[in-house]
Amino acid sequence: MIGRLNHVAIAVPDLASATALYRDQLGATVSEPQAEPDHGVTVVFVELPNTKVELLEPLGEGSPIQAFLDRSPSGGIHHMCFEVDDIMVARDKLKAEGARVLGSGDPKIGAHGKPVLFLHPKDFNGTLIELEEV
Ligand SMILES: CC[C@@H](C(=O)O)C(=O)SCCNC(=O)CCNC(=O)[C@H](O)C(C)(C)COP(=O)(O)OP(=O)(O)OC[C@H]1O[C@@H](n2cnc3c(N)ncnc32)[C@H](O)[C@@H]1OP(=O)(O)O
Ligand SMILES: [Co+2]
Repeated sequence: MIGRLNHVAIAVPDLASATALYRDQLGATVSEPQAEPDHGVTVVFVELPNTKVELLEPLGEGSPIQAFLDRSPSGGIHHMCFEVDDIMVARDKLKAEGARVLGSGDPKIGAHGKPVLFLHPKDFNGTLIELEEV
């Protein structure tokens, strides 16, 4: 069911300095910051030949990444995003098998303008999983 690794996300306390690390020290191509108020984050994408790294900074009150950063103030790997062909088919299969789909259970539009949803980390070996329809 899952296809390509779309991105690995890293929660960071300071998006500007994290972006500078990837751009200036690691020599990567980075995007401009993109505010995603519906998701409570601002994102920068680091473009790699085979996938992307998504740098995440909290945006607004009640950001879903705030508790994670409170536990790990210097940041850390937050989620992996896998591509799927049909997110509703994927969601319904996972729910039928007992996986917890986070939020309302309905996909939201993600940073690439495509539907995304999240699966509880406790159901996937302690790893938060994002699915993105491509
Ligand atoms: C920009 C849009 C989009 C894209 O297009 O790419 C994005 O990527 S948006 C990214 C941000 N959005 C989300 O993460 C949405 C889904 N996440 C959530 O709903 C919450 O973050 C969460 C997964 C429910 C956790 O919320 P939190 O407030 O941290 O809950 P708890 O404190 O109760 O934690 C419960 C339990 O789970 C462990 N945990 C929490 N986050 C993670 C994580 N990222 N990876 C692994 N484990 C995680 C946490 O440690 C707790 O464990 P215990 O202490 O053992 O109970
Ligand atoms: Co993501």
